[in-house]
Amino acid sequence: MANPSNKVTPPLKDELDIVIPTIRTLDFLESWRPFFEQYHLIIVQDGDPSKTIEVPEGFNYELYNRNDINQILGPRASCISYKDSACRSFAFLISKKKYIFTIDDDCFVAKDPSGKDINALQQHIENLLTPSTPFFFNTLYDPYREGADFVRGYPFSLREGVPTAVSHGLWLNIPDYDAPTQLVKPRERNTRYVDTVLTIPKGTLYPMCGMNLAFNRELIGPAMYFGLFGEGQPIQRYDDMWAGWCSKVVCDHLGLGVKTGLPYLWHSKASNPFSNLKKEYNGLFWQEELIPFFQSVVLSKESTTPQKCYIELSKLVKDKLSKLDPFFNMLADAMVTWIEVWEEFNPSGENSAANT
Ligand SMILES: O=c1ccn([C@@H]2O[C@H](COP(=O)(O)OP(=O)(O)O[C@H]3O[C@@H](CO)[C@H](O)[C@H]3O)[C@@H](O)[C@H]2O)c(=O)[nH]1
Ligand SMILES: [Mn+2]
Repeated sequence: MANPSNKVTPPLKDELDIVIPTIRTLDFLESWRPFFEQYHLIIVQDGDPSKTIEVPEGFNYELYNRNDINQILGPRASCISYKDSACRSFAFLISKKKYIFTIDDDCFVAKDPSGKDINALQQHIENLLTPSTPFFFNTLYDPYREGADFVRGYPFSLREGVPTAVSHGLWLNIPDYDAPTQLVKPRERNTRYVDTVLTIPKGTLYPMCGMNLAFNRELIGPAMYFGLFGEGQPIQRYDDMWAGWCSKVVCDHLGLGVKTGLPYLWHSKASNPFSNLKKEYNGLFWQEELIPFFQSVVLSKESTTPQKCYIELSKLVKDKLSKLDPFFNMLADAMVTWIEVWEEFNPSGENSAANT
């Protein structure tokens, strides 16, 4: 649809916020200008709030630093991580849009095998606006894609699919490896472009990376809290993993879909594997306990909204994981605080799940 400036109005222009956590610079936005310029950005400036972050000309944005977060949330700002990419949760909270696309500041436009620039945002939107198939695997992959369909033997009763809550994109160049893998394979680069989008089956968890991620706030926003993994915590670089495990359990319970695959972007910077090892260290052990915990979670039928699911999940975290480390007791409390502030900023018209 053309508008007076003859620019084509991009899909979901007024229904989607682009969320960027940054402790560096926003120069990467130049690479995305053709694809992002007509959307609204919410920039969360982490680290020293007295530092000035330059936003390239021509972008429509809100920018929040730690002073803003503290001033807006008051004592409940304690649930927003400091000195960790999890600070992006604040933007998920205060956005007024139905959809979020979040991207890291070291991610650039990648090229597909034909050499064409990949509009990652457009692909995420397509992923979110087409159904998912978590209950029965389609062997020809995404059946809603041009030139594909459900294969013989696929039950017609399941072909309508379910609403898609999360779209998880991938990365060329620097893959999202943990520190041990980075240390063993420092020069490994991902050059493989796999042209597919898959629904992650119900009952299956996955390692959600926050650097190229989109989701429907109305369907799953309350469960996309990146937790408390920043400075002063015994574990870091598990913020997105935690949100991925929590949100997938909630999606499975509510009959919502999660997709992974296209779009790719170009991840330019490998973070320091030695500092990553220090950050991840406890996570490398704890995840062997956390995964069985999330695999065992059964939410009650009374949990009919993502808020209620998340509160129920926080109680299970407190009951079952506090013995692993007191950190999980504090995280469970932060999950409740998160829902309280979520309800305050996004009144659902229902009794707040935190008070039931
Ligand atoms: O203290 C901090 C550190 C970073 N950020 C911003 O968060 C993203 C990711 O930072 P970075 O690119 O250094 O991290 P990676 O090791 O490449 O990726 C990890 O970050 C998460 C994905 O987002 C996940 O834990 C890993 O994939 C950048 O925008 C930094 O500027 C921050 O705000 N505060
Ligand atoms: Mn990075």
